[in-house]
Amino acid sequence: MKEGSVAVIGAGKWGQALHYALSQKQECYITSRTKRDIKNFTDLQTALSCEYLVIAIPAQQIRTWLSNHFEFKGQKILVASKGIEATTGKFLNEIYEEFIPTQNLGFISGPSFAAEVIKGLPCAIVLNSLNKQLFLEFEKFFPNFIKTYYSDDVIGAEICGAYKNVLAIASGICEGMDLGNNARVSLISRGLVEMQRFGSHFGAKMDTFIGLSGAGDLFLTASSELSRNFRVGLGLANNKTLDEILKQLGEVAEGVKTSYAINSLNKKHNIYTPIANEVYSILEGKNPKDSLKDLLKN
Ligand SMILES: NC(=O)c1ccc[n+]([C@@H]2O[C@H](COP(=O)([O-])OP(=O)(O)OC[C@H]3O[C@@H](n4cnc5c(N)ncnc54)[C@H](O)[C@@H]3O)[C@@H](O)[C@H]2O)c1
Ligand SMILES: O=P(O)(O)OC[C@H](O)CO
Repeated sequence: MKEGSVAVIGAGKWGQALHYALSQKQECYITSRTKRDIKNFTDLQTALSCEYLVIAIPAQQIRTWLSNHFEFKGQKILVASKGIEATTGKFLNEIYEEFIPTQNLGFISGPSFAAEVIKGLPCAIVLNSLNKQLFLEFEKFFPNFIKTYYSDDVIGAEICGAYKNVLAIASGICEGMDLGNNARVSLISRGLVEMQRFGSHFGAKMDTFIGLSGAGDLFLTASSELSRNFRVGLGLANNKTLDEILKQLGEVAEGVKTSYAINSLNKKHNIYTPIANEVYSILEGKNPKDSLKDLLKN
C-alpha cells in the first residue's frame, strides 16, 4: 500500500467534485468503470492500493461493487454516497461494515452540491466516524474552501443523507404543483420532524437533525433545482413518467430507491412517516393531488 496516498472511486458528479477538492493540497487519484479525461485518472487496482479511499458510487451499487472489486488490505475509507439499500433496507454503514472494520470507516454528510464544490465555492460538511483518529487523518486532505466538522453519529448522518432525498422529491412535487411558499416550507419543516422521528427509532442523535447533516442538507436539497431529487419531484408533478424523468436526468436520484427502502422499514418498525409514504405512493402511480388531500387531512 502506498502510504499517505488518496484516491476517489467513482467519477460521477460527486466523485469528480471531491477529486477536485482533494487535489488542492495533495495528489489525488480517481478511477471509474469507464476511462475519463481527468488529471490523475488511474486504473482500479492502482486506486485500491492507496491508503485513503473516498468512495462515490450510487448506494444501490455498493454491495455488488464491494463483493466484486474490493479486498480489504487496511485501507481507510470515506463513504460519499447517500441512500438506503432498497433490497435489504440496510443503511450504508451497515453494508460497509460487512466488508470493512468500523474503525476504518467514515461517512461524509451535509449540504454539498457537487456543482458548487467543483467551482471551489465555500461549504461546510461533516465527517462522521466512530474513530476520531480517522476524521483527523481525512480532515487534513480537505481544501481551505471546505470546513469540516466531526461527529460520531454515523447512523444519524446516514439517515439524514438518505431521508432528505425523499423529502426533496416531495418538495419538488410541491413546487411543480405551484402550491406556494407556505406549503413548501410547511412540508420541509414537517419533513424534518418526520426524519427525526424515523432516525430516533434507529438510535440517531437529536442534535444531528438540527445541524448540517439534517436541517442543513434538507434545506439545501429541498429548495433548489440543482438537486436531482427535487427535479424528480418537479417531473412527477408535471405528469411525466418516472422512466422519462430518470432518462432525462441521466444521473442518480437516490431518493427514488430510498423511498422504497423507507417504505419497507417504516412498515416493519411501525414508524409514522406520512410524507415519505406519499412520495412512495406517487412513485407507485398515485395522483399527487390525492396525496395533497391526504396530507392536509386533520
Ligand atoms: N452530486 C452531488 O451533488 C452529491 C453530493 C453529495 C452526495 N452525493 C451522493 O454521491 C453518490 C454519487 O452521486 P453522483 O452525483 O456522483 O452521481 P452520478 O450519477 O453523477 O455518478 C454516479 C457514478 O457512479 C458510477 N457507477 C454507477 N454504477 C456503478 C457500479 N456498479 N460500479 C462502479 N461505479 C458505478 C457511475 O459510472 C458514475 O460515475 C450518490 O449517492 C449521491 O447521493 C452526490
Ligand atoms: O442532487 P441531489 O438531490 O442528489 O443532492 C445532492 C447532495 O446530496 C446535496 O447535499
